[in-house]
Amino acid sequence: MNLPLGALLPGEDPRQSLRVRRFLLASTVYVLVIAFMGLYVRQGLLDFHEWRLTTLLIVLVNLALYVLLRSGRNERFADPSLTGIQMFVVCLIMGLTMYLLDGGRGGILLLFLVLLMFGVLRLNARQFTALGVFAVVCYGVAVTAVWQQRPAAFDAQVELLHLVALGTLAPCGGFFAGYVSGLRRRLRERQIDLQRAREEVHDLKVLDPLTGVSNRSAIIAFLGQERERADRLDQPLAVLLVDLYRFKRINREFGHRVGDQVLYETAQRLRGCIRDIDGLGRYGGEEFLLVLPDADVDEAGRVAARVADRIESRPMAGLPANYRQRCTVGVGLLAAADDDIWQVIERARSDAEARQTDPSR
Ligand SMILES: Nc1nc2c(ncn2[C@@H]2O[C@H](COP(=O)(O)OP(=O)(O)OP(=O)(O)O)[C@@H](O)[C@H]2O)c(=O)[nH]1
Repeated sequence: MNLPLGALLPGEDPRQSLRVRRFLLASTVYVLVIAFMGLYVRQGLLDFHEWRLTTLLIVLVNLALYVLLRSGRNERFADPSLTGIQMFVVCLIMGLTMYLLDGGRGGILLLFLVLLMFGVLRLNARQFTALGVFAVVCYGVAVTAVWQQRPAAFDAQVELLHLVALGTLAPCGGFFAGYVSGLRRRLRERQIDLQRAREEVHDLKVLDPLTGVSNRSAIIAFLGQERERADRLDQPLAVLLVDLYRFKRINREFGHRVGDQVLYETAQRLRGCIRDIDGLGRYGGEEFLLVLPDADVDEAGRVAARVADRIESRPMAGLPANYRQRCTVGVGLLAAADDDIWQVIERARSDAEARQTDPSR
């Protein structure tokens, strides 16, 4: 049966998929270890039953780890990649194998070193150094046991050299682990910077930098979407055009900085007048556009009154306490016969102009 690799990997979460991929790669090295140990059996350096037992142990441990990773239970661990546990298991299996072999340990030790190097991908320098020391201890305990129980299978000179070689793993691997974890950290920082930059670019594209509300093109796009929705659902849609009265005078008398402050505060007050589903954007210099989905003439009138009240009732920051910024709010309702969104905006503008000349409207 041909099992595609995709079936072994969790498809939904890319991080989880990467962990399982790494685990499967390490499992392939274990397969090589088992095959290589088969050669030791042929050479008479390992008992067949012991080979079978070690193979069973490797298969069971790897199966358990795979189930943990594939089921997502690994997420409950402090390190969901389970690298520490896997490296611990490698050391124990290495110790057992070294104990069972009657000679030629250096050959298979190389494959175990390959397995331990997987730790470089996840562990930091300190953790990898501890792993290296643990590997040396496991090897030392195994060969000491051989020396005690089967002295004929023990060559002190060779084992000492193996131990020294294995001992270099801690500092060398620790150095690489430190380097790789530094690279990982820098990569993570870059990703965060990139994400921030993307958000900033998005904001620059859709937000008005002075007031923080949607810019002209974004509010027009929103109106377009809402008009389509209103047509589809046969719902009303209202547009309010808010024009700050005699704004030129504010700039002239109090300066542009105060003018900017007034625009900013106006936007914040308008924000407080609308629902989450409504849209608010700066349409022009001192003009704001409010898009009110599912709002009929009565609802639009209520919002318009609220807007005028919020803007006019309290003094604006930067302006004298007795100065009241006035505004006109024009209401436009989407009509079934409208060819495009500009018609409803024009309706709101005409209403605003009519109110400016006749405030009683
Ligand atoms: N401080 C500041 N002023 C702005 C900004 N954008 C536009 N303006 C000013 O807003 C003023 C708008 O002038 P008009 O369109 O004549 O509007 P108005 O003075 O309010 O006149 P009416 O609408 O007829 O009452 C101009 O003086 C612009 O320079 C801005 O970002 N900051």
